[in-house]
Amino acid sequence: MTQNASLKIGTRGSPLALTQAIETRSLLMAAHGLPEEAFEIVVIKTTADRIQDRALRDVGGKGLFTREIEDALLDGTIDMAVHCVKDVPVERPEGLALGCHLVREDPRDAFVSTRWESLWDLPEGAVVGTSSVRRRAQLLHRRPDLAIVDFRGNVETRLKKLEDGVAVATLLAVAGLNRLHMSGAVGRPIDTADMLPAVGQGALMIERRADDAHVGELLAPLDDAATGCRMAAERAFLAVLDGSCQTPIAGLSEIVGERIHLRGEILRLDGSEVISASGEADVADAAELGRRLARQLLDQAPSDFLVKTL
Ligand SMILES: NCc1[nH]cc(CCC(=O)O)c1CC(=O)O
Repeated sequence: MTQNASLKIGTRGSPLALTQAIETRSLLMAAHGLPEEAFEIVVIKTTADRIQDRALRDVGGKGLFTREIEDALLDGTIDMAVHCVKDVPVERPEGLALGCHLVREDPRDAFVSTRWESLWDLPEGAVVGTSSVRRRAQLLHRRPDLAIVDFRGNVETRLKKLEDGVAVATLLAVAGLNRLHMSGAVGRPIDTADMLPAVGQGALMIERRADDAHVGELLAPLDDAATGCRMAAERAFLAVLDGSCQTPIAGLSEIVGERIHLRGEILRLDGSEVISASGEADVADAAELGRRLARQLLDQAPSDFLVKTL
């Protein structure tokens, strides 16, 4: 790679993904005093983008949002990739590195409804749209009367479905709404004590070829150590629980001084039962904290609790 050739930033093509790639490019330009032309944003279609007519959990497998992008990294079509941490499986392909974490956005979920103020306002039996098994289980745990319908597609598509009356409410990540400058209009953030978000929610990771030292150096100033530490805890937690899309898992860490705090929970798909735990450790032991908390949850869970496949 010569210094003059533009570096290719790979991303999915949804408005949210594009916003994230543009933000990454701006950070790189500012950090190195480079012009926009130094970078090219390359849109890559993933399995998740191709399949719009079925729930992704019916398609199965991991990396539905990332696999094609990682292939493009490995074959040199792109030089770096911007991912929502939430979409990146914990098992990593050979030859790629995920060392760069941008400063985390708001990790909370937002309650989104054109009509109702909160989950507790919804009338008996109200229809709520979500395709996330975690959100489904958390909603049903609090409101077993709700009817949950599948809600695929990007943020705009889901908001359109609300307008069309397919459901009266949905849950979306505050981070995504913020990045699209839509949070003020539609979302009401839910306190994490009321609804624990997905592991990694609101955080972006930049991936590169492990042996590409030039890109590694360019990305170094963008890396936020606190976010990296939180991801180490949350993703170690997820790795032990072997979180697949079928298993409702939530987890969130916070750094307080030199300590990292982690809360986690696993739920039955129908929301009938939730097992939760929390713990803390020195920031240096973030990953060990994640593993310890996950083992604690597994020890408390009956053998039929974790759903591995459909
Ligand atoms: N695949 C869905 C997805 N992946 C990441 C985000 C939100 C942004 C983030 O967590 O950084 C979303 C949308 C949502 O949950 O509302």
